[in-house]
Amino acid sequence: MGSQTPNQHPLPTLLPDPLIEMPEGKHDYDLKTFFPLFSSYIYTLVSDPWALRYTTSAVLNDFEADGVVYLELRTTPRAIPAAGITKETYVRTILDCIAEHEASAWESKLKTKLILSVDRRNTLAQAEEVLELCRKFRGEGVVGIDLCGDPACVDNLGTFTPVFQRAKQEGLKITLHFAEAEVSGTEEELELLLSWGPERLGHVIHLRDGIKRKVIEQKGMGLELCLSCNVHAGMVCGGFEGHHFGEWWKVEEAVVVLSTDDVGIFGSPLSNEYALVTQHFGLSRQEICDLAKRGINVIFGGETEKKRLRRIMWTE
Ligand SMILES: CNc1ncnc2c1ncn2[C@@H]1O[C@H](COP(=O)(O)O)[C@@H](O)[C@H]1O
Repeated sequence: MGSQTPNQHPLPTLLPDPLIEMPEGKHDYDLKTFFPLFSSYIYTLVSDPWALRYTTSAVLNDFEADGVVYLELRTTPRAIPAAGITKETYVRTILDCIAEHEASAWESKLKTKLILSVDRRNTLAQAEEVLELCRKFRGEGVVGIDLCGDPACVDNLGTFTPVFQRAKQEGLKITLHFAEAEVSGTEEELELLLSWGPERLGHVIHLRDGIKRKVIEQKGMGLELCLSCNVHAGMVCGGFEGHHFGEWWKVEEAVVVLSTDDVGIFGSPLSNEYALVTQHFGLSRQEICDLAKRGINVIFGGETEKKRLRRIMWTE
């Protein structure tokens, strides 16, 4: 496999067929089965340049086909030594796919930016590597840094403070997976994460009133809400109607951005997330348009991109 070029088809694999391992319609992963699915299966499946290019292009094509005009993809830089992939070539490969997509699809309106993630299991040195990669590829489409990973890993977070502080000082945008599980929703952890100065927060499920107030006080904080993921994975109670989208979407001080989390696993493209809020929270057409347009305020892609989106999305 190490001698493969990016365009060569990979060698046959002994892994079970994805349609058997992750059959269509199976979305009932919970936080215990979800994370091992990546480390034990998906990472083994996407383990060479060909697979990385194939999956990235498929993601871009799927979002484009869904009508998305601006996308921020998030990934954790991953070295795959057996395939000759370093963390740097991993990021470069994804950026190349994005550039090729934008250049080749003549009708394409989709612009894509990249956010690089620190995983909660990372060491300080690994987190610093992520920051270094953000710096290196900043002019080529990397716009921000994220914290992701199993919310049950709660011990290590303070270690990352200097990394996120430096990212902030250098003007990188910050988004954080926030309060995804009861265990990662302690006052102490959430205070720490807010002290890093994120522009956006993902999930925001387990917030007590004090933290909720602090999020509101930030004025203009982006909240990346993911209905299908949270409901299918049992992260919220009460099904779609019980999702905290209902609590947040009218809060003027925050900017709710409907987002997808692992479309391949939870089977819900962005258009379906909009359909779900219409169905379960009764948003009108105007409210849906307003929701989509407000999200422009918190994109990480810069002012020119905001202008382009306002031009595209202000047509009624
Ligand atoms: C419930 N939602 C989520 N919460 C927290 N982390 C998540 C996630 N969904 C995905 N990831 C993080 O992303 C990795 C896979 O993609 P990348 O290798 O980064 O491209 C997962 O292993 C996990 O660390």
